[in-house]
Amino acid sequence: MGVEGRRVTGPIETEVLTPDLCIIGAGAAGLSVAATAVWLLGGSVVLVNKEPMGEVSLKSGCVPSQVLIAAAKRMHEARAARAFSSESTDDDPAVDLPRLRQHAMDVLATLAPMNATARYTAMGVEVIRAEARFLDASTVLAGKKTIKARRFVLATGSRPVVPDLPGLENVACLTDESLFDLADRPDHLVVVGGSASGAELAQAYRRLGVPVTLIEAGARILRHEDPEQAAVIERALRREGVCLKTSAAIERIEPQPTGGLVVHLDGGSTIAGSHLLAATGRRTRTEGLGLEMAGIETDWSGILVNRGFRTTNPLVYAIGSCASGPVAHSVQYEAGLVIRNALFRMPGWLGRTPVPRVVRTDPELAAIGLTETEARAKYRSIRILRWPLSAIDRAQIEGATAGHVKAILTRRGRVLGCSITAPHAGELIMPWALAMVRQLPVSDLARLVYPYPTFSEASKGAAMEFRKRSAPNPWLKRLIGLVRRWG
Ligand SMILES: Cc1cc2nc3c(=O)[nH]c(=O)nc-3n(C[C@H](O)[C@H](O)[C@H](O)COP(=O)(O)OP(=O)(O)OC[C@H]3O[C@@H](n4cnc5c(N)ncnc54)[C@H](O)[C@@H]3O)c2cc1C
Ligand SMILES: NC(=O)c1ccc[n+]([C@@H]2O[C@H](COP(=O)([O-])OP(=O)(O)OC[C@H]3O[C@@H](n4cnc5c(N)ncnc54)[C@H](O)[C@@H]3O)[C@@H](O)[C@H]2O)c1
Repeated sequence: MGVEGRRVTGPIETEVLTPDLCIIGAGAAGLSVAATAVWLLGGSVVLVNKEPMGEVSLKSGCVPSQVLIAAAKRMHEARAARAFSSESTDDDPAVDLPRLRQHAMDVLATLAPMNATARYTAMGVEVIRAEARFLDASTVLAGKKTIKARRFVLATGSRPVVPDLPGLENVACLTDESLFDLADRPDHLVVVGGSASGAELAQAYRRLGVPVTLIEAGARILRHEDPEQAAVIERALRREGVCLKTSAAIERIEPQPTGGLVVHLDGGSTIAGSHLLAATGRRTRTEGLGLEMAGIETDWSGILVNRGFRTTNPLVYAIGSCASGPVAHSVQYEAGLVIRNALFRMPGWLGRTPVPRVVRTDPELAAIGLTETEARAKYRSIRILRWPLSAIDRAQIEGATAGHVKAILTRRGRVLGCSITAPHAGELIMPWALAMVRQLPVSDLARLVYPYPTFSEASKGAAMEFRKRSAPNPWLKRLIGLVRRWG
């Protein structure tokens, strides 16, 4: 049934809609919920978004940074190709930032129709462009419409946090949302924060020809990832010329009269830069939503939800980067779980199906399931299998030998987790994901025939290690002895 069929007139000038589901926010998460819900319900879905959908909403997601990373990779490869050029030139290919910005806009324009109002309206979703605000526990006001839905889903996203550092208010601070605001190439970019965003963007800008210093407060970059794999990325960044400062506490930031800034670290050292980029995390966008009117509680990490994404108001769910808790790394998967819980009362929660995550550096770092530390905390005894890319012909052919596969298994060979540093690690992780979901023994991965020469052979190498390091099978030994006797 469509929303139209349930429409009644409200007391004043507002029209009252009574859909099954009202989604607030049309970013990646909200759109995934809307598309799945309308397909299941055949209508009765309202989507409220305060900005125009399509290009505008795409700008706040990961697409712009991925475009920058992809372009930077091309420039890096162009530089590397000079090794085979007959002309000797020291000229560094210079990035033209306005042209790169135009390219990003073109990519967003190509993707926009998939996210546009017209597409969702055609699917049967009632799209309202307005800022949504709760009036009470079961009523939302969106422009001139009052929405009394059976269930609500909040998907209002997050925005970058600019850290509270003395002196920062006196300098211009870039974030992942203002990446393309620069007209000229920075003389020296200082990136603050060495998690996924910081590592990806530091490498990308370096590849665009910008001197880069990356400052991380923690002892290492990519603190959420396996330390061995994070070290591979750290070495790659250093090799490409990113100046890495870990365990670095910023004391203050001082603007320079000629433009630019100086970062003063505890201990007295300084870093002079022309621009500063904050990659220090994101915070939920909840202002103006009237959450207090609906009894929806939040903390520093976002809108509080239980394992099934339900907020402290039983009629309201929250998904995507506005919700508290671990980042799911797949809003499509989260969307399916929210719909199960919200509309069908079928329990579903994160953690049942392992979700891969990927840091888009080069090499990429992909991981799924438990890390070694998590596995050791949970199991008495585990097995660790590793296989280096340097042992793979494809890696030698491509000159991309930094990285390895690291798999974590139970003693009996069940896969608990895997991390890979390699080109396209995000694709290479998938056999391990399948093994985890289907509870396949690692010997099944070892038995597969992998095309030669490919990076995927590193997974076979790691999987084969399980057998190699096990005590030899006594039956096999007897069989070999028998065959020997036959000559
Ligand atoms: C630099 C960067 C790189 C990333 N790279 C990756 C990656 O490689 N892989 C990956 O899986 N994830 C990546 N992520 C994470 C991913 O982008 C987010 O998980 C995802 O965009 C979250 O989507 P969302 O729908 O929750 O929020 P958003 O995309 O921010 O959408 C929120 C929407 O809600 C609307 N809204 C807000 N308030 C209201 C209101 N009151 N009323 C109505 N509408 C409202 C906004 O207008 C907006 O359209 C990256 C994130 C960043 C920042
Ligand atoms: N490839 C991906 O999937 C991808 C890429 C980018 C971002 N994201 C997502 O976007 C969100 C934000 O990512 P993020 O990397 O910006 O944040 P984050 O919260 O993951 O990490 C912030 C980092 O900044 C450091 N930091 C904070 N304040 C600092 C200071 N004053 N000085 C030095 N270091 C400081 C922290 O120690 C931490 O390492 C995350 O949810 C992330 O998963 C995902």
